Amino acid sequence: MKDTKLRGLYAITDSKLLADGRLLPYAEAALKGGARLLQYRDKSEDDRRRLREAEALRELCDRHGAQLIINDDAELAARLGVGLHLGQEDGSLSAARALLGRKAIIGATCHARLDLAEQAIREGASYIAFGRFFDSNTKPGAPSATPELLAEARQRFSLPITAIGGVTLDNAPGLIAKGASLIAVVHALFAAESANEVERRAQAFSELFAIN
Ligand SMILES: Cc1ncc(COP(=O)(O)OP(=O)(O)O)c(N)n1
Ligand SMILES: Cc1nc(C(=O)O)sc1CCOP(=O)(O)O
Ligand SMILES: [Mg+2]
Repeated sequence: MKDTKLRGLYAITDSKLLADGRLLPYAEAALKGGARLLQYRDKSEDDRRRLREAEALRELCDRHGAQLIINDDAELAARLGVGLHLGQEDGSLSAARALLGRKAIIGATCHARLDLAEQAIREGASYIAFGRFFDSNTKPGAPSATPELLAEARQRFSLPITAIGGVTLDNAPGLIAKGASLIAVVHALFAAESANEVERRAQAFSELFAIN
């Protein structure tokens, strides 16, 4: 059965790191290591491949009791009956909520702005995401946020908070202590030599939530 509690490791795929046949084995390793959410983040325009890959990831998530989230693409999320993550330039959150229904997980990028979080909550977000907290290999130009912002957001909002951007095993405990319920990770999870290494890292990230 699926655990719908939004707390733990949130693994995000990367088309370059997971090229050459690594997408499915590395994603499965992250799930075996305890990732609770898996985001399919692929910026290409190859719709057929994206559908195929997202379907395969949905099956993996089902098998491991985790939730698949599609980045940017509300239609694909609706087609598969899975969750969605929207940034500020990715279309209306209210419209996505109407399309996907009240049970779907929908996340919203809020950068370092509490006003954007308030708006996302009003429009029906399931979680709010803040970042980037540290230097990011994947998205170096993302606006930056401070851990103090997390503490303020935690005080103000009761829904789950995701921290993203340059998160590693070393700096994640500080973000969890400040109130992050989900830790979203690309590079520190998937820039690995083997699927076994991804599983080991995912387990280590997941264990941080058992302690806190
Ligand atoms: C969990 C999570 N948080 C933030 C983002 C960034 O979304 P966005 O600002 O739309 O940027 P892209 O990822 O689309 O480049 C995210 N994807 N996931
Ligand atoms: C996709 C994304 N969004 C960010 C934001 O701040 O909104 S940071 C980011 C990249 C996260 O990858 P890594 O763990 O490799 O830094
Ligand atoms: Mg986006």
